[in-house]
Amino acid sequence: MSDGSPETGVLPLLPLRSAVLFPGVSMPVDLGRPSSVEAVRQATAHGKRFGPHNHVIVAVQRDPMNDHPRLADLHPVATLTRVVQVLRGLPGRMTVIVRGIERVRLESLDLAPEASCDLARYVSLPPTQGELTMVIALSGVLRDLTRRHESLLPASRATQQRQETLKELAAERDPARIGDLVANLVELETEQRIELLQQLDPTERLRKLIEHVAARCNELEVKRDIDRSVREHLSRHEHEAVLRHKLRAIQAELGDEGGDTWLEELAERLDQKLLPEEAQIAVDRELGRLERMNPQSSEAMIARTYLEWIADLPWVFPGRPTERPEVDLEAARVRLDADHHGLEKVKKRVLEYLAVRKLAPNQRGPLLCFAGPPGVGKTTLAKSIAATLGREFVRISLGGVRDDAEIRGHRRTYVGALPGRLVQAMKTAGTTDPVILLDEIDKLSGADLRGDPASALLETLDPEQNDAFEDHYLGVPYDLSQVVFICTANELGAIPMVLRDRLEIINLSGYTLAEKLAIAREHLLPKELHENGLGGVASIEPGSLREQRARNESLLARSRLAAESGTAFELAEVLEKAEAEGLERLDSVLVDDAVFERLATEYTRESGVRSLQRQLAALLRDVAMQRAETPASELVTPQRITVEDLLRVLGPPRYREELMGRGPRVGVATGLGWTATGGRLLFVEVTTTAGKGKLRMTGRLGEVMKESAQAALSLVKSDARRFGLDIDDLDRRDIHIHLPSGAVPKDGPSAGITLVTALVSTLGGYAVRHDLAMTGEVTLRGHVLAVGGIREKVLAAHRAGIRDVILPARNRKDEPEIPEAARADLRLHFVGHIDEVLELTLRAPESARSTTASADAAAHSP
Ligand SMILES: Nc1ncnc2c1ncn2[C@@H]1O[C@H](COP(=O)(O)OP(=O)(O)OP(=O)(O)O)[C@@H](O)[C@H]1O
Repeated sequence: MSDGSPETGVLPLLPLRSAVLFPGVSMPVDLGRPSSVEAVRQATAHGKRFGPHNHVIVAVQRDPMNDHPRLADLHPVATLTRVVQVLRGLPGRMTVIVRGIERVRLESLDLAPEASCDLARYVSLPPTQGELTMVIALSGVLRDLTRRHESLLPASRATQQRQETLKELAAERDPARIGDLVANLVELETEQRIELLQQLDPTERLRKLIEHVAARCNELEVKRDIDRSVREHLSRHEHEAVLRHKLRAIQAELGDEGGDTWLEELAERLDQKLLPEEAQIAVDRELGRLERMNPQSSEAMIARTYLEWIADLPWVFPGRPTERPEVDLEAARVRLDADHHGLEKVKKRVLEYLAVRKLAPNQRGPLLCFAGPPGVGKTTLAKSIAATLGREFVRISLGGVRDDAEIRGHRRTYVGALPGRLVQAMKTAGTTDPVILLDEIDKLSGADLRGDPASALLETLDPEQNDAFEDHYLGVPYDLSQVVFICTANELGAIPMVLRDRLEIINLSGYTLAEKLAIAREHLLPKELHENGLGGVASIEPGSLREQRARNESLLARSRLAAESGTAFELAEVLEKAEAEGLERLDSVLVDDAVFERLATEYTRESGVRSLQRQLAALLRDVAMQRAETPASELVTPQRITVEDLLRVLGPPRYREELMGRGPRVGVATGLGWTATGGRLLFVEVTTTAGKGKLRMTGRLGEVMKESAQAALSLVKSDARRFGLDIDDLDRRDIHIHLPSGAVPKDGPSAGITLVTALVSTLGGYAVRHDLAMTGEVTLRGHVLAVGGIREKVLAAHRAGIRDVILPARNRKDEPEIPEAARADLRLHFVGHIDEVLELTLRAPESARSTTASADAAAHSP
């Protein structure tokens, strides 16, 4: 809400007869009305839905007996709510666990299209600023009162869940939120709760609540005194009998008739599972407890959720062999080739991996880790492996996981606790031996107060330990030993060392322009055509006729179907005519080659093809829109996408002129940097002003880069005479080094030779060639040392239209890694000393002055 205006939205409505849900509070709700069950279905269904996934509006009815409340029958302030969990219920009924997020105001109700529930239009309520000091003071009073209230409660009421809520209360920082937590904790009349929910002013809310809680405390004190004297008169036996009687009466009062049916169903489902011994013991214990509990209590809800998890999970039964189809290496090869263009080395390595699994299926193979920038095909490779092994595929994203509870789950002390991501993934897979992709293990945060997720993961991956993986929620060992784990990472350096030692790294670096064009045409285009309902045939290079015919046939069949429903009659006709004439090129959408090229060079800058795919999708959505809006009789097919469409649909190019300036310039040198998303040009600018020889550096430079700038300056000063510089002059000038794109952090030693070049250029007035780029660390004696990321850096230079690239001689071993296409267009210079660098890059002062000097003219040594 950047402009301060309130947010509005539309979500399925869940009216409650008398329960009140406060923000920040979780609560089980039993749903009986078909419209309520439908509202939850709409909110949790995949595919078409209203508003954010799993969200509903929970409102309180004015009259609990009203079965079909309209807007006027609901209290106006409602709760924006997330459905945390849906539990099985009797047919037509449903139990859900919901968690309140914030207060909203109801605006109107509408019947949902094609669904028998109401949609509520709501506006968010801007937080009302009660007077802050007052709110803080009141919330302090309320905290103390709540503690007193707890101490007055009989011990039997101090459940584990209450303890959890109290802990939450103690940790709550927002004083305005404290009221809502307490309102849920203390026994209040429904009217009082409604009044508290409707009250928007936090000061007023706290005042009211303090009154209620104080009154409750007085009542409890009186009651405690009476209870004490009564209990003294009852013998222990009598007391228990009374309690049991009370319990039965309460259960009869609360328990609905079908209450036992779900329990029987659950017990039946669990009975049919072959569970390992420890799990079986836990199940028997929880079932026994559940039978004795009031089914409406939150304890029962926790036990029931737990048993549902056990029933839903796939379990390895010790000693029972699992049958698996044999790995077909030829099929694997075909599949890998069909799914991935190029990547020959990687595919070969994957096939070797599969061959090992085929020869020794029960041997724990190496742990593969695909490393490389985003969008280079890591995920798709893992999917192909799962497919060839005939296993389910599940992906777990580890980005930003900081808490080891996310890996191992939460202890099941409170309603809404869940197992960790691994166990969740096993439920999704539904089999004991899926391929699990641990995505972005480099984004896993290290140890902190809440435990170390990396070591939890390590245990998961360790074949010695993972047959008895400990999830806090399950509380019994879980066998992960049949799972095939594959990892991905963007940056290897960021993987915790203990983890890295266990991985077999396969590098996937970026693609060349030619590779990108081939991937775009052969893989991304058909995929996106299909995604956007435009059939599956695109312009195809001659040569793959058999494939093309097969694809044509499927398109023909599909368009005939479409023609029958009268939507794309024209399309079908065109295609049929073309087929009759034996034409080979039958395309529903044609994309010009130039379009792909512009997309790859001017609209995206990346090592992989992720953005390229996104931009292509945008173009095709535009075509799909046009097609939907044009009557079938006027539709001209095949439709063509040209470069003109690029500007119209995607706007002006985002990355055009990458080179800095058009001719040689003084004080600017072009370096090559490496980032997780691929290589980059990295410009180093140096200027001087009158001063005392001070050095200033800007452009978000990291420590290592700052040090290497200082070293570069020392080198320049100590060799000043050899570089033709005036030593005395150096001490009368302040030097400013700047690396543009100030928002991007830069670090590492590999800009050493670029820094020296820019310094010598500025101080000596030499111009630097603008169509030459370089990378290399430099020592104080001027020796050029090897650096990393050669392939990506050279590819970046190639993309930007650079002609000459300077690389450290010690990196000559990396030359074979550089794609042929780039090597053909570029002149690579391998150098061992800074003098060679300056000879290649700098031009003498007199030619620098002539601004028309051709960039291609031979370089002069200073
Ligand atoms: N060599 C290739 N051949 C065909 N398609 C490819 C190739 N490389 C990538 N793609 C396609 O590019 C898209 C992005 O690939 P994918 O999701 O596998 O990337 P990723 O490396 O896993 O990225 P991230 O790290 O962001 O998850 C997919 O649609 C994929 O099919």
